Amino acid sequence: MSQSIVELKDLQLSLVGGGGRVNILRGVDLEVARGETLSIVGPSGAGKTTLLMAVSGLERATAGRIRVAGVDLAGLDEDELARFRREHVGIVFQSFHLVPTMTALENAALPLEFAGEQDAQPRALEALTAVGLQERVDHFPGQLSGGEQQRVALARAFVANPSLILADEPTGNLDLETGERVMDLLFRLQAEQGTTLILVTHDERLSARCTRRLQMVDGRLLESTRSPS
Ligand SMILES: Nc1ncnc2c1ncn2[C@@H]1O[C@H](COP(=O)(O)OP(=O)(O)OP(=O)(O)O)[C@@H](O)[C@H]1O
Repeated sequence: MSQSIVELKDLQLSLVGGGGRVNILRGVDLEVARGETLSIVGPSGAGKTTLLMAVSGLERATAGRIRVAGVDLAGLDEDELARFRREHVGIVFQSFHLVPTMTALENAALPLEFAGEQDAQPRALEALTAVGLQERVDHFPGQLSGGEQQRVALARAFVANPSLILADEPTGNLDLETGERVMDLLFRLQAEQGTTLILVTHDERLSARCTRRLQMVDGRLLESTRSPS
């Protein structure tokens, strides 16, 4: 088995919008080792979110090679991509993306329910307990604070023990202190499960917690040295 969980070679992604074709990813080369924590920083509009979408199979690359967890994503149809995500990837978004009509427990159980797991609810309870929300399992997202909602999202991302977690500005909607606590949890779960983490962030301190940092500029990845803190 390959040591790299993510292998991108000259990955390109363009989208056609009202203003014509936009080349968003312009030849991305990347190898991420299993268990590594990688941060991607860079200016707004550089293509960071789009890169995460491509790695999760939510956006299709236009050209280039994309292998994640040993799976060649270009060869998969939509159903196969959905199965790939269920089996290998957990995603944490800036705006939480919880289902508002479902309780915390139901939200956290979703990946397991989709996978047809019999023990979805007890495992979701375990995941919510790991993020300190065992008292809030029957609450709906609207009854939870932003930090609590993001902790439910963390429970959901980790519940199926994915090999890869993709986090897109996970503290972007949280105050500093709440964001710190959410990130402590994210890194604790990552370390406990040995999960690979790719983190897109504007926050230098978060980026500094990762073992490697890359910069995305104009649709390409560059090695990046840490700015002095
Ligand atoms: N569906 C789309 N159609 C056309 N252009 C798009 C689409 N989605 C994204 N873009 C453009 O692609 C570029 C990269 O967007 P992306 O969200 O990946 O950047 P980003 O680096 O994550 O930015 P930010 O830090 O602001 O979140 C932007 O110029 C954006 O406007």
